Amino acid sequence: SRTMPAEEFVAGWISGALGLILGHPFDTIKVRLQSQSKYRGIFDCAMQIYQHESILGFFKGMSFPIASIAIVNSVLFGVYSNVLLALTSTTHQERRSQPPSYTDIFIAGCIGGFVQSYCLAPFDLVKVRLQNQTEPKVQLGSLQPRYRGPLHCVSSILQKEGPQGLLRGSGTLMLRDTPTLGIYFVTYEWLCRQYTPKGQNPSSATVLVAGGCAGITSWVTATPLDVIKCRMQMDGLKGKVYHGVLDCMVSSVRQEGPGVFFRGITINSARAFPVNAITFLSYEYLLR
Ligand SMILES: C[N+](C)(C)CCCC[C@H](N)C(=O)O
Repeated sequence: SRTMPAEEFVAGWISGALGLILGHPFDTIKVRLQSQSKYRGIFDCAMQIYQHESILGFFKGMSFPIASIAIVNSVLFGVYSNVLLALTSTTHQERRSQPPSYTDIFIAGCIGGFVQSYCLAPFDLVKVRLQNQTEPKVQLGSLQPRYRGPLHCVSSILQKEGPQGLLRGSGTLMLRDTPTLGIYFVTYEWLCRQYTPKGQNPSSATVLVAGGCAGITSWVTATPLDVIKCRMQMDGLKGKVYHGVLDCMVSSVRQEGPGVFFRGITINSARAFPVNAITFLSYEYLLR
C-alpha cells in the first residue's frame, strides 16, 4: 500500500512500548548522570535511586513516553518510508529487489528525524523533568516533588512558561535527531545487506543485530547533543539560564571539561541495542 496502514501504527506502538519498558531504567540513570553531578557513576546512581526511591524510582517519567512512542515511532517510520517512496518510487516490498541508494536512505532518515523530533519534544521535556526529581515518590511532608505527575508537569510548565515552554529544548532535540536518524537507517540497511543475499528478506537474527547496532551507532553520535538537550530542558528550574545551545555547550565544557559530552554514552548504548532490535524486528515482521 502507498501509505501507512493502521497495523503499522499499532506495530510502532507495541514495539516501541516493549522496548521502552525494557530500556526506561537505563534511560532514567542516563538522565540523572547527564544533568546532576552528585552521582559517581552508573552503579552509584542505580544504588542511590534504589535506596532513596525504591524500584519505582527507575520508572519515573515513563507514562508519557509510553503514550508518545506510538506517535513518535510511526511518524519516524512513516515519514522515512514515504520520503523513500518519493525519492525512489519503490514501496517497502519493492526495495528488496530495487535497493535504494544510501544517500536516499540518509536523506529519508534525516527528514523522518526532523519531523519526529518536534512530535517528541514536549513528551521528552516532561520525561526529563520527572526523571530528574530525586525526592522519593511516597515522601510525605516537606520534601514534596515539584511535579506530582506528567499532567501536573504539563500544566505547571504552561502556567510558568506558556505554550512555548513545552518546546523547551526542541531545537537541540532536532539538531540531535536529524543527522543521527539518517545514520540510524543507513546503518540498519547497510548491515542488513551485508548478511542477506541480494533480493531476499533479511532473517530475524540479521534484523535484530542490524537494528541493535543501528541503535548504538545513532545513540553514540547523538550523545553530545543529548547531554546539551537535557540541560536545556532542565534550564530555568535551578536559576541557571543558558543563552542558547552554544552557551550551554561552552559553559558545560568550562565547568566540567570535554568529558561532559560523553555522559551516559555507555548506558545509552546498553539500552539502545535491545530497544532498537525489538523496534526493527516488529517493524519488519508487520510489513511482511
Ligand atoms: C536519534 N536517537 C539516536 C536519539 C534515537 C534513535 C533511536 C530511537 C529509539 N526510539 C530509541 O529509543 O532508542
